[in-house]
Amino acid sequence: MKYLIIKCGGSVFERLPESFYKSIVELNAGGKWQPVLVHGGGPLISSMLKKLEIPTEFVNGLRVTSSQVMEVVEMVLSGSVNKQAVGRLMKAGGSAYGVSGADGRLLLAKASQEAGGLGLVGEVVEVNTKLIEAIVKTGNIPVISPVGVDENGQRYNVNGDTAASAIAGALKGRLCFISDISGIYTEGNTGKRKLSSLTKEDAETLIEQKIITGGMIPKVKAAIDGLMHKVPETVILNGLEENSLLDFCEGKEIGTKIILGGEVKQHA
Ligand SMILES: Nc1ncnc2c1ncn2[C@@H]1O[C@H](COP(=O)(O)OP(=O)(O)O)[C@@H](O)[C@H]1O
Ligand SMILES: CC(=O)N[C@@H](CCC(=O)OP(=O)(O)O)C(=O)O
Repeated sequence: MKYLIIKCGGSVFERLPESFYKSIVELNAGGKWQPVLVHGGGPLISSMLKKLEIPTEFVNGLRVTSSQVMEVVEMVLSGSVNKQAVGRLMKAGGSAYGVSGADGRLLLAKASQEAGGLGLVGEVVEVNTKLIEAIVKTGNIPVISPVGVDENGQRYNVNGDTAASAIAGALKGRLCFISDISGIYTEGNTGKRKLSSLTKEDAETLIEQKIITGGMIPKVKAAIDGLMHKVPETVILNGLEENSLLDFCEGKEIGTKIILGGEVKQHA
């Protein structure tokens, strides 16, 4: 049984077809894969902040998080989105257990070291894999919201891609980023071109050239970080493409695979 960490982006969450959730349920029933769902919800957080007239700002794809913003982040991610995802898996015939990363220290976190002062943005220090394994033992698909917590109970806003990568590393599982785009695109002489794979060096260059921008920056950084911490395989897939997840699990070439370049060694 191999762990498959499926990160559903907020960009696509509300538009994912029922067949997508059925794929997850099918994989779970098949016995070869153990899916673990991690979700984002960035656009839903932004629209709730707008309704509440709280301004919001991103730096390199990460939301600057004051304590007022954090309250809304937690409400949207651990309340609304998490329970919607559980409901959709149930509707697809599965059984799911939704949990916030703050519950049971699932995602032990600390303030992010990213420069620029992002407030309560967190990075994951440790993943409570025992808790995930316990949920799996009950026959449920774990559904995790990317909220972290420190030893004092302070909650942090962890980017969904970062959280998924840390969870995949801890479980040594494969990682699929489900987004609204079929992979990473570059701008060339012949127009837009989709990359079938991307190395760490390519990623650094494309970020510098501003070809990889916005929410794709934390996704690519998280993918590389995961590969350096025991994640065997990472891919970006379009959740709106029929059977994209099943095709990946069957070993078909799909989406953009993130790989480490030749000279970069995986950590022991
Ligand atoms: N080079 C690139 N190739 C593909 N998408 C990119 C690129 N640079 C930026 N993006 C943007 O990244 C978006 C996906 O990131 P994001 O909206 O944060 O997704 P999610 O909510 O799924 O995590 C795409 O919809 C696209 O607009
Ligand atoms: C620190 C940070 O940026 N956190 C994200 C958490 C949600 C998320 O990651 O959502 P997507 O997967 O839809 O981008 C945010 O506040 O939007």
